[in-house]
Amino acid sequence: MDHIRRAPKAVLHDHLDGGLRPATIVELADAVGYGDLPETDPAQLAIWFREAADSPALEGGAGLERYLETFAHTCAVMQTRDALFRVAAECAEDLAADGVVYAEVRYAPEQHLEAGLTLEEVVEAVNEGFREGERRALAAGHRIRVGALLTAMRHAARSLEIAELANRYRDLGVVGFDIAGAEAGFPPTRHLDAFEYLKRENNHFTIHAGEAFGLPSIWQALQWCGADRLGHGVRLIDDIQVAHDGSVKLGRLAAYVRDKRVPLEMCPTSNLQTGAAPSYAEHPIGLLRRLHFRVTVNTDNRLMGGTSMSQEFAHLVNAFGYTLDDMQWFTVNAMKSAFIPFDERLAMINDVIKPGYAELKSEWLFRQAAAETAVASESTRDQGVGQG
Ligand SMILES: O=c1[nH]cnc2c1ncn2[C@@H]1O[C@H](CO)[C@@H](O)[C@H]1O
Ligand SMILES: [Zn+2]
Repeated sequence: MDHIRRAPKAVLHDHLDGGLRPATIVELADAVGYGDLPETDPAQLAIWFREAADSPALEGGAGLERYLETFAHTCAVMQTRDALFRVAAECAEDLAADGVVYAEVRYAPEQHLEAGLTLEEVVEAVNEGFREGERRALAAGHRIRVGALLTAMRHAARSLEIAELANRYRDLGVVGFDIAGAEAGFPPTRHLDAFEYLKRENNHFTIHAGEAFGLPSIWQALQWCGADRLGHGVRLIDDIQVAHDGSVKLGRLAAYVRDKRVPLEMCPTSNLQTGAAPSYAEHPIGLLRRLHFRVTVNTDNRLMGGTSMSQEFAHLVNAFGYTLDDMQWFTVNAMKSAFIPFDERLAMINDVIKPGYAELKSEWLFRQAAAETAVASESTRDQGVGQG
């Protein structure tokens, strides 16, 4: 686990309001007089979130809806400038301590207006919090770069406004746009005006699609809305047939996604919790990685999943026997798919990610060589050779 934590990682899909420290929730609730927390002991609260978000057996997208109910409590304590600043700073610190070097963290500004903040004030508080978190991480010996993605909620009607907000704060800490929330009944085409606006502005966006709902949602996200990346996209396997002899046939949509190198933001633990995948070993990521889709590994919601990037990778290492080379592949995929400029992505890959993995692999090599020498000299001793 230690080498997984030390390996440089990049996360493209992590929700700010799904990653608070439990102790911070308790303190913020106290400070703002929010009395509806289900637990007031941080350790108990952490367990509550994990269990409440765990509804894999519910059918027809209901697992996702139950999962999303837990966000009422985190959003409730994220309504002031200070709270947003603190949560964002701690988010950057926690990701950095876990070995994340690049993160795109998303949240829905429209969910943080209850105490009178404006959309702009929300965005500025979070951006300043990320900058503070980057500084604190650096002081603790970790380097991380964090960009914000502004999310619009699929069931609401503010997506164009939020897209305009993302455009206004472009190059000022916001790197793109997203839509999230319950999938069934809220197709991405409801927000076509927002996506068309962003395209006219040459801006970037990703869409939560193919999580609780099937191929039509992925198809719309790509072919009607023009998404640059897909949030989850696990249902894409419905368009892939694996025969008994192991041969694979891709449908038109799956082939398009692979041919066009559309990045898939996969979040294994979250998918188990909402019922989008049955187990780590059966998670579509195994097949999609084998077929060379542009797959990335992500946390989605660290609080609800009780997870981290290292934890997600540890699950995949257990399930699929992935090595440091696989981890590097996923990480380079993520960095290639990031919404920051090309030259900056390339620099992260060449100057941070590849050297980081090279260092870990060389450590492993020397340890391996030392272990082999030790075994060889032991057996030499046992045979009485070299003692005369
Ligand atoms: O996996 C997910 N699928 C769809 N929506 C989600 C997921 N995780 C979080 N959110 C939604 O995104 C909002 C902004 O961060 C959260 O408040 C939650 O409602
Ligand atoms: Zn998500």
